[in-house]
Amino acid sequence: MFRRPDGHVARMLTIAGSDSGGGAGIQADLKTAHQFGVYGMSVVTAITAQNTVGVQAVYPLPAEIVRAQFESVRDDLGFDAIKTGMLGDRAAIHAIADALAGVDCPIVVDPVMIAKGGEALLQPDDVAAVIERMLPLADVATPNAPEAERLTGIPVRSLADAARAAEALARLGARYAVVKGGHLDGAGDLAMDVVFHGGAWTVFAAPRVPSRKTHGTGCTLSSAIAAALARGARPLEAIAAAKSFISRAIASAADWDVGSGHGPTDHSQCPVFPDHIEAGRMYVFDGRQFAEAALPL
Ligand SMILES: Nc1ncnc2c1ncn2[C@@H]1O[C@H](COP(=O)(O)OP(=O)(O)OP(=O)(O)O)[C@@H](O)[C@H]1O
Ligand SMILES: Cc1ncc(CO)c(N)n1
Repeated sequence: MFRRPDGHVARMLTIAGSDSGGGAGIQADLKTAHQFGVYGMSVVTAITAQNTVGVQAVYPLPAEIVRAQFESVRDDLGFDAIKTGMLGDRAAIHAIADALAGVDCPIVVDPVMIAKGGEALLQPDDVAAVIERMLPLADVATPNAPEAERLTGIPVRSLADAARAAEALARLGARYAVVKGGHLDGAGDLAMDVVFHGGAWTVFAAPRVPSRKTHGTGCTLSSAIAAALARGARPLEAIAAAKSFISRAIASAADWDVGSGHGPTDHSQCPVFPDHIEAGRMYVFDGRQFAEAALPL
């Protein structure tokens, strides 16, 4: 396990739903934390009966047990970074936001709304609670294109749209707003994620793998960012390391036979931490290292 400068083991908490299929949610988050050398803990908000074909059932847990899990880990183990994913119902969202208002470590908010197969993981009426309660807490927010569209009202079809939506998310309170490009049509051969912070955009890109094995890519990216932050990485370095991890995880699972639908990614990868990342540039990860390029915006 990775030790922080003061000698203590780096710790990450995920507050998310359980994916029985093991590719997304809590299961993906804990596997990812482990690969970053970070001790992982979990607060389960909802149980899903899910596989690579779809979501068969969703069972949100009562706010009281969500709060109790959080207090158990906070009062004994502590954490160096927190990631939130699927949040359950509105009462749970309020309980989580109240609990997070009192923590002093970085928080990554992945505003999970719909599964790859189109099933709702957040009730549409609860989107307002995510905007009002969760985005202002986010050191890093990581919506995909449809989620960014729903949160900001800006249609997100291109990299330029994603850049505008990221800026709007920063106005809603996210310190670093990452709009993921997995769903962007016409983005060419690269899967590009755009980050807005402090008036500048930074883009992280990697070759787009022609694969359906992308179940849980969003969960994996956000927990990888949180795990890197738990190690003490700075936000842009953490996002870059996460991009290297998810790119390798997707590429390595492309020929897997796990499940017959949108299969999981290969979490047994090692992240690459870049030496130096500057805001306002593009960084392309080729599977081994990052190369710098001009910002395509
Ligand atoms: N085919 C692909 N090849 C390479 N990278 C990809 C591919 N699809 C997605 N990515 C990358 O994976 C990460 C997650 O993006 P994506 O937009 O798929 O998230 P998501 O929709 O929230 O995922 P999920 O809902 O399955 O958890 C981003 O860094 C994105 O660029
Ligand atoms: C539990 C859970 N969280 C998030 C996602 C989004 O990938 C999913 N499919 N399942």
